[in-house]
Amino acid sequence: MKTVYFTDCSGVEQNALQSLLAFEEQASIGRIAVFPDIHYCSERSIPVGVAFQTTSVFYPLVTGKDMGCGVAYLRIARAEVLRPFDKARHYRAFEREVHGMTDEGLGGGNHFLSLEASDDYLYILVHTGSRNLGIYLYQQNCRLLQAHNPGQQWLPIDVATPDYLGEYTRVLAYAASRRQEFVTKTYDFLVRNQYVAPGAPVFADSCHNLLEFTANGVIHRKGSTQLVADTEVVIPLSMSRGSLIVKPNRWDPAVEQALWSCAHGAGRRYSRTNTLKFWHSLKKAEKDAYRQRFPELLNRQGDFDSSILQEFDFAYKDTAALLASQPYLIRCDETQPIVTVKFTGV
Ligand SMILES: Nc1nc2c(ncn2[C@@H]2O[C@H](COP(=O)(O)O)[C@@H](O)[C@H]2O)c(=O)[nH]1
Ligand SMILES: [Mn+2]
Repeated sequence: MKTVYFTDCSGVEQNALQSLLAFEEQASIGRIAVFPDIHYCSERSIPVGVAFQTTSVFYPLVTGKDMGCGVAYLRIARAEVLRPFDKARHYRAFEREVHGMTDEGLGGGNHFLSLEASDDYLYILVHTGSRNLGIYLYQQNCRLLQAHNPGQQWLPIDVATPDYLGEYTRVLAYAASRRQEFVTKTYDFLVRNQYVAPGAPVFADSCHNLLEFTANGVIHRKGSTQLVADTEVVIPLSMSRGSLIVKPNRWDPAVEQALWSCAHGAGRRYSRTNTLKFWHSLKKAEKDAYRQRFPELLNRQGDFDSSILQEFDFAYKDTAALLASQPYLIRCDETQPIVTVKFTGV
């Protein structure tokens, strides 16, 4: 069986299955792994929430422009936390600080930086990618396709020369270094404002948009998180639901079938437009519950901007089955959101 589903196949949208089918028919594509956050992307492109393997060719454009996108955490022991984050007093200063932390910002859409907490830890989480460097490499890839295989989406593997692989690695490293910069500067903010005592926080990073060039071929991950033995990764769920922290069970044979990958999030349930329609269909009391929970995100009119509405939990799929459908994952921790910064879209 070429495609392995780590999700209930009957729940996958028809248009996502349709685009998947077109890729399944390509002889150059080997194993395909489908994760619970699978959702339609565009007609000519493989859905988000998928990993696949090739040997003699590679698909340089499948991950879109944000190659290297991923999620990092900085984990702080509860004992080092001095007091709860004071949203009423510090949200604006925190938001301003996050916006100025790096040259290129978090990026739009559902990129975010958040403080989230579990029973034992406070986490600084960041979801961001390679920004302009990713766009530059995407354009280079378009030129390579034009030169070597016009009208097609794949390139022969020998186009991935050492120079090409060097450039690719540079883009991934840039995205990872940006995540590290965000969490380190956020930690400095928390120490400076006496939220946490200086200590020894633990850093972990993961990537969910990348081509991994290996001796046995290329693993393409489009919105599916790369797993590394004994290393924790974040599966962010939503701004109102928090995140799961998991790691692979390296002894479970399913981890190979999953191409050492897993879901990179809950996955969108509604398009951005349909999310707004859903919001407008809610009762006043239901809307007020969100207003009370996220007062810092209200605009001057006392409402949420549409970009914020598109990020509430109803926009995303249910996550109850996430671990059951990916049994090779070990649940390490689960967090609740404290505060989230989004939309720096520089
Ligand atoms: N903890 C949070 N999780 C979030 C937030 N916004 C989105 N999400 C989840 O992240 C994935 C990432 O998706 P990508 O396709 O843009 O890479 C998404 O599926 C959601 O489940 C948030 O603010 N906090
Ligand atoms: Mn991403």
